[in-house]
Amino acid sequence: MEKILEKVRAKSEIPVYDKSVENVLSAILTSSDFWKIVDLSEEPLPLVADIIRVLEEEGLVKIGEGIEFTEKGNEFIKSYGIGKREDDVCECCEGRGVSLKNYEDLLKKFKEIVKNRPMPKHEYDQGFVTPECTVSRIALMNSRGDLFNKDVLVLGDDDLTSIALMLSNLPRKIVVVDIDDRLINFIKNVAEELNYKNIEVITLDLRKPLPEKYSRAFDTFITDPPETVYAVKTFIGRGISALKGERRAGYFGITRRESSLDKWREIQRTLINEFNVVITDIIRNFNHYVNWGYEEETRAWRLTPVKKKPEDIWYKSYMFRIETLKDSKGFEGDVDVGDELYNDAESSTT
Ligand SMILES: NCCCCN(CCCN)CCCN
Repeated sequence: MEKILEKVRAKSEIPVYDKSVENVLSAILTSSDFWKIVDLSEEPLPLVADIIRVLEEEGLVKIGEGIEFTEKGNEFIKSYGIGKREDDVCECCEGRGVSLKNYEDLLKKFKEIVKNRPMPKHEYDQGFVTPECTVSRIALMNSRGDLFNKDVLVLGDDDLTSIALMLSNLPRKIVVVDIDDRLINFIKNVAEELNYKNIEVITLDLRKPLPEKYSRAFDTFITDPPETVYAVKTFIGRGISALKGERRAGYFGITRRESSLDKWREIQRTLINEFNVVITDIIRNFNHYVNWGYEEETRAWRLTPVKKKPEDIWYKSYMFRIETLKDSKGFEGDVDVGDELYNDAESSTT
């Protein structure tokens, strides 16, 4: 194992541990599909690709239609006592822990309205979640008392969460900001069709501070940012600076696909030490992303050992919920970065 770790460290700047290799080996025992292996391993995609390359160099796996163990590989697995990865997720709630029983009608309407939604744009790292997931977000936020008669801010909305919020009729007011005019226009049109009045939809680049009128103006925000340190500041920091005061809530997705646990620790340090908030929930694989179509243009495509597009949903993120307390504060500065907002050593789908 030590030799494998050394060879991986020579290739990758992402921290690699025994457990990283063990996660990948267990995933290969379960599936030969690269995307599924990334999903099950819960290691950053670029690291999984590097580990598989080293396993191939060591003669432990062969790469053809898929990724399979060689005889030598099977011996290695047995000698290290590695078991297959079994991920038994609840069929009813897909692991989210919320029931959609009282949201069936909302879900049906949502699916109908978003039929001709704008398709994901590579330029903005877009990739939307399934309708079941978007509506589950409403059920989750409502269960915490964060929606009824509340002022809700949606920071970036390719998931069209704002449309599900309108259909729920729960918020007092909704403000949606996005950089992509296609989404802004789509959401505006739906608000007109629904004759929904209490919504403001504006085009904004979150690298700039929010307009003054949105400072300390909301009870709840939701966002699903890229996962560079800059993006955490601009999306989540801005969201927190927009909250009215103490005991307000924020929701956002953080992946294992593009963030190592070392980066998770950095993100959590920023939340606790810099923003001074408390993390109340982290729900594993709450967000499931529909394959976004521009795979071949991404670093992930260059890295995958098997040039085959993903069939099933493999990209998921954990849902974080935070609350503000005394002395919580957000981020209101300028972020003058270019594509570092979207790209770092661990990102691969931007
Ligand atoms: N590049 C394709 C996947 C993007 C996912 N990211 C944006 C999702 C917007 N709905 C970030 C996902 C988790 N933060």
